[in-house]
Amino acid sequence: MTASTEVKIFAKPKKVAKRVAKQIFKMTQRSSQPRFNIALSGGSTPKKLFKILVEKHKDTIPWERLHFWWGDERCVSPDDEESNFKMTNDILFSQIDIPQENIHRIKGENNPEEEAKRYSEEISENLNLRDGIPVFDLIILGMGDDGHTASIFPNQLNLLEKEQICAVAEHPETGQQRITLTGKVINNANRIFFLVTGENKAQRIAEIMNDEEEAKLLPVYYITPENGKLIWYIDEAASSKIA
Ligand SMILES: O=C(O)[C@H](O)[C@@H](O)[C@H](O)[C@H](O)COP(=O)(O)O
Repeated sequence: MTASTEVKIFAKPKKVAKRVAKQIFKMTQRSSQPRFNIALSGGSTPKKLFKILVEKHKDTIPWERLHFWWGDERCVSPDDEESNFKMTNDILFSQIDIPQENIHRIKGENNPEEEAKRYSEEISENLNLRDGIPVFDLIILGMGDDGHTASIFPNQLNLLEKEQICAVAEHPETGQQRITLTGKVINNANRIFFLVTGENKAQRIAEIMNDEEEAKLLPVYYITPENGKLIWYIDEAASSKIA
């Protein structure tokens, strides 16, 4: 655990979502820059966060200054139930007043290799660079119960070090193709928030927080921002096995 890492534990997933939503609100208030670039995770955990952002911050966050990106996307069409964009659009974007040009969708319907290249170019053209690598103001990540994050899976640790900004990944069980940010870009962010809740994540969280040998097999173990800050937002169920 590096010095720039914090762990915050909350009783329930809704408390995690409320705190993260409040942090996003505060970050947008403190930031004087015209654009705030935030990359989202998919899956189910962020749903509570997106609902709270609508309930509590619909009229307080300056949505026109936020630009939304994704840490990963499934290679499916935007109206597919598997689409991270569709989930976010249904819960968040459809409920707030945000310019469409602020939503930078990974086009999962495109050829994966071509889309990884296109999205990499879109990111490079729109974000500041640090040592030639794009800088996200905030990246929100989840963790699978196998310790994957974004779409960097335990059998594809090479995606942590790839020179590209985005790469094509493959779900190890379903074979579903995905587009994912690489570890180099993720670790270049100013802020990384891990949102991890539920008993099914407790074993991996314990391995990471107890700095056990097994953690070194997990992609999340290698999410260590060089210049930024990493905060783990976890609930009691997910933290139940920490020593
Ligand atoms: O596209 C995805 O599925 C995500 O980006 C992925 O990395 C997710 O964050 C984890 O699998 C946790 O998913 P849950 O929040 O559903 O547990």
